[in-house]
Amino acid sequence: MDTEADLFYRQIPKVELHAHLNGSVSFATMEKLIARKPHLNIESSGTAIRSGQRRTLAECFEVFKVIHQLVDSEEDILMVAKSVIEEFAADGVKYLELRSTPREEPKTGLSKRRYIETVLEAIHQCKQEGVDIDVRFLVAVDRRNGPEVAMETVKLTEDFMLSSDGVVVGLDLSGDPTVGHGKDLLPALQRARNSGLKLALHMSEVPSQKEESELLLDLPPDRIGHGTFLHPEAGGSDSLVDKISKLNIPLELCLTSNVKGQTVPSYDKHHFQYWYERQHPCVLCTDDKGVFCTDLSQEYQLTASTFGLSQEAVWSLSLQAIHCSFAPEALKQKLVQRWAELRPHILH
Ligand SMILES: CNc1ncnc2c1ncn2[C@@H]1O[C@H](COP(=O)(O)O)[C@@H](O)[C@H]1O
Ligand SMILES: [Zn+2]
Repeated sequence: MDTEADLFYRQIPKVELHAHLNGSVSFATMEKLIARKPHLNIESSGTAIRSGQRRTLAECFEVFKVIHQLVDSEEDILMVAKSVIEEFAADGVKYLELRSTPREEPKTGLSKRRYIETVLEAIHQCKQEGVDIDVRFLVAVDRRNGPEVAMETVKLTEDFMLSSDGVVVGLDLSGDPTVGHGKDLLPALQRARNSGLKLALHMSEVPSQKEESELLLDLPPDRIGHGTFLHPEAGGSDSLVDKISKLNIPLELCLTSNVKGQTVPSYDKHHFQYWYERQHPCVLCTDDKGVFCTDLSQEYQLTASTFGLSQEAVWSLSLQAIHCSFAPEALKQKLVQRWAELRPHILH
């Protein structure tokens, strides 16, 4: 790849809105975790899907189970969260919304509350250390765990929304899309929405979720993750597209994740094209930069080269992402200002 072009994607200020903490762990950090837990006999080749490799989505979820074995104490979470934040900053990400599923680990005495506190501590330490990035946190509901756990997570998240100085801004719905049904989770999601939490929901990541997506759209969510099968050409429907367009709900699009997880056959067939042509707000994201061996600069570059975007168009995409974030208005204005200052140095 042309190095000057590489530099452009690295230099442009970026916003990352869809990053799962444990999926974002880099190779270097993974090696450290493996060294800390030799008895688990885990090889780093089992925790990432490298260039040219593909896995079914089901196999991707097996990878998360392995990573969760490696990240199961307060100490691990602190290290992983700090490294992930530093790596995003090093890639030119100026604003990051990180998401993670609080876990309880009896072996290490970890509670869900402590899990969240530890991620918040990592965010705090990065700020103290002057890492050039603003970070917000979305607490994740894993759909596999059912409605009671979802409700418990929402209540916990409400507490943190009030006590975290604005760092906890919302709720994510994720997990294996082939397990469970969104309708069972509606009461928890509704409650989260009523209490002022923003909702970023994975929707139609696999083809069988049309009915669920209709239901979730009635909430409605503030942002949609993937949305691979929402449009009619992919087996979705005009009514889904109309609702999303009318409400102008931004889509978080993760090209490498979808291609490596085989829900999209190739980069040029990615639904980015469908929504971008309709001038719908699209935000490029990494999903799991560790598992899928990517970073946000690479996602911007791949999208630009696949769909023939000019540098000007790429810049607009990254600027628009600020407005799709859950940052408070004052921070959005600060970021817009920052983009304006950087622009003459990067776009010639
Ligand atoms: C590939 N597409 C995807 N679709 C749905 N959920 C995904 C995902 N990638 C990651 N996750 C969700 O994020 C968790 C790992 O990070 P945390 O332990 O929460 O930090 C996974 O267990 C899954 O629930
Ligand atoms: Zn995701």
